[in-house]
Amino acid sequence: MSGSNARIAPVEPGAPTADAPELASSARPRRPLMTIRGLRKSFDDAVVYDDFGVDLPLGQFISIFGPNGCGKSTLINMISGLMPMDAGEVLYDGQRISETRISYVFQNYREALFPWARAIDNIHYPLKVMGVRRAERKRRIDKLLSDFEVRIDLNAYPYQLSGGQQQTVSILRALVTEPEVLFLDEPFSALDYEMTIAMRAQLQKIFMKTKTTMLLVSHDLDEAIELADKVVLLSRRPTKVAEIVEIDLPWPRTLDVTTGEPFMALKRHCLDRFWQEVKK
Ligand SMILES: Nc1ncnc2c1ncn2[C@@H]1O[C@H](COP(=O)(O)OP(=O)(O)OP(=O)(O)O)[C@@H](O)[C@H]1O
Repeated sequence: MSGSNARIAPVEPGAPTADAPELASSARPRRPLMTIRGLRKSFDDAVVYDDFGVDLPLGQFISIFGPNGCGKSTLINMISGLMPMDAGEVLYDGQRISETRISYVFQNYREALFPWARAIDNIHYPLKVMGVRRAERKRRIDKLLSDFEVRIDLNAYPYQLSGGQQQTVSILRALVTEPEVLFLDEPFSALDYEMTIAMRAQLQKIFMKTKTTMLLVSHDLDEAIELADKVVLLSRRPTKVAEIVEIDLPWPRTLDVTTGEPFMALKRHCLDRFWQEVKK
């Protein structure tokens, strides 16, 4: 690997990542981890995961990238609790998913938003379900909107907004509960290029401000690298972690960063590894 900014940590299934060995011996504060152990999942005869395991640090932006159909969406659906696993355990800093505040942003924002509710009411919805009073809801939402300088007519209905605006509303709705972990399954893949670039910048801003743990599934390697502290490269099925690639690039990921030599070296490395997996 030629990129000076890349630290590559191969990971055996179930083994600790590069972050974990430091924990036992180091005097530095313990870094909380998301721990996945013994995960199994099959659909009919197709074994997608068989004793899959990995530790990932919380508070980081993690991208998941791998061959088509290797189980990227299945993975985040299982670890977010949307889909049952056949076996295995997922802990967030020792807590089960039911004890962890999570949110999910879906690829298909058109189906994710309530079409009969104005954008602002879509954002209020999760807080309403949580029983938060109106004044407190308004306070939290006003803060969210000012933090992220949202310039959308929130009195509009979803169909009156552009795709990017609708996905922004979905992300705001996901953030309003102040999740500890935010799952994003190809959130920008239905948007045009210009909107995608703008939304990546917005998501970066949100991450830098909140440091919410983000787990992003992306088909776009540039996007996976641009947004991440770590890219988890998955193998073909039965799926294992092929490698965890440290994206040790400065934030924010400006045009200079995303067109610079260290970025290109990381991309070359990830692509090499990806093709090795695809050809297996
Ligand atoms: N509900 C389901 N029922 C049956 N098979 C499923 C189901 N969900 C996923 N699969 C299968 O499991 C495998 C992994 O699917 P998944 O969508 O997680 O992969 P992916 O890596 O996200 O795919 P892609 O790269 O195409 O987005 C695929 O072969 C898929 O057909």
